[in-house]
Amino acid sequence: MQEQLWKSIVLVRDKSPLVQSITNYVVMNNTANALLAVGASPIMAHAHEEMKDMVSIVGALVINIGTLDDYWVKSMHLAIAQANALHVPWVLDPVGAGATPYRNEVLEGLLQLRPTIIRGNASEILALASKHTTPTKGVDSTHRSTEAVDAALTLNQHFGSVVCISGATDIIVHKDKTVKLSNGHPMMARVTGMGCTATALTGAFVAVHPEDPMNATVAAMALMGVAGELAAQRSKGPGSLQVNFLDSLYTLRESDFAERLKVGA
Ligand SMILES: Nc1ncnc2c1ncn2[C@@H]1O[C@H](COP(=O)(O)OP(=O)(O)O)[C@@H](O)[C@H]1O
Ligand SMILES: Cc1ncsc1CCOP(=O)(O)O
Ligand SMILES: [Mg+2]
Repeated sequence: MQEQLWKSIVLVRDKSPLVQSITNYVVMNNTANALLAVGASPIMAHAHEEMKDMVSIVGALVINIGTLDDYWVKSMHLAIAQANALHVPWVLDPVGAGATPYRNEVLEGLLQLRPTIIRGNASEILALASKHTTPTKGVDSTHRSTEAVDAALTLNQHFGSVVCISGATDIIVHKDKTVKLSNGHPMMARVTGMGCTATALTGAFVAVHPEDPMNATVAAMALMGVAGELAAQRSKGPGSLQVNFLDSLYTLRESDFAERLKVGA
């Protein structure tokens, strides 16, 4: 599996897919830089007038509800309609699912459009699958990823989406397949936008593997984890981790990836 995952990393570097994000103000810069560091090409856009044309030229669409408002929700619906019409894969990051009724209502509408992939932390996945009866704190998780596996399976069954629960162990589920990745570092949760970055990178990987969103998600999360732990080794705290993480994404070599990857079923 490790060789197959490395091939996906090389494919993103070689093909440089264009990835559109409708994402939050907090992470726009971080996620654009992470996409560039892995070799992909980011574009952040949400004007209603260009949604149809923009989605027509991208390899994948990332929908992140972090700093929602009604104008952007309409942008999301316009973009997803075109993505679904053209079979462009799209990835949902349900940031803060469960935190407010508005967020929950918007997410209900987005789920009906059947995301190709959903990537959230454990609390967000639990909230989504329980129709938001699981209380959440905000954008950070108060649950472990292992607690959200049944929730992920429910979402997969209802909407057909590959579901990734991130955390100390990243768990990716699709139909009867489950993959667990135990890379990364706890300090990653102390940098804002690391989850959003995972989602954005998943967009880049599914753009080069539209036929295999499960493999795309595993490859993106494996890269996040290995680059994150390499960067944490060189960092005194979250400030330097943010910068070192971009460098690790850019410089990662096959030998480091192979040595460190911790993958299981
Ligand atoms: N305790 C941890 N140990 C190792 N990696 C972690 C840990 N917490 C988060 N990560 C990693 O940080 C990234 C963001 O995950 P997470 O913090 O769950 O997302 P979010 O920012 O959306 O809450 C993922 O790549 C995940 O694997
Ligand atoms: C803090 C915050 N508030 C709204 S969006 C956002 C960023 C969340 O990013 P992540 O879930 O990747 O930590
Ligand atoms: Mg998040």
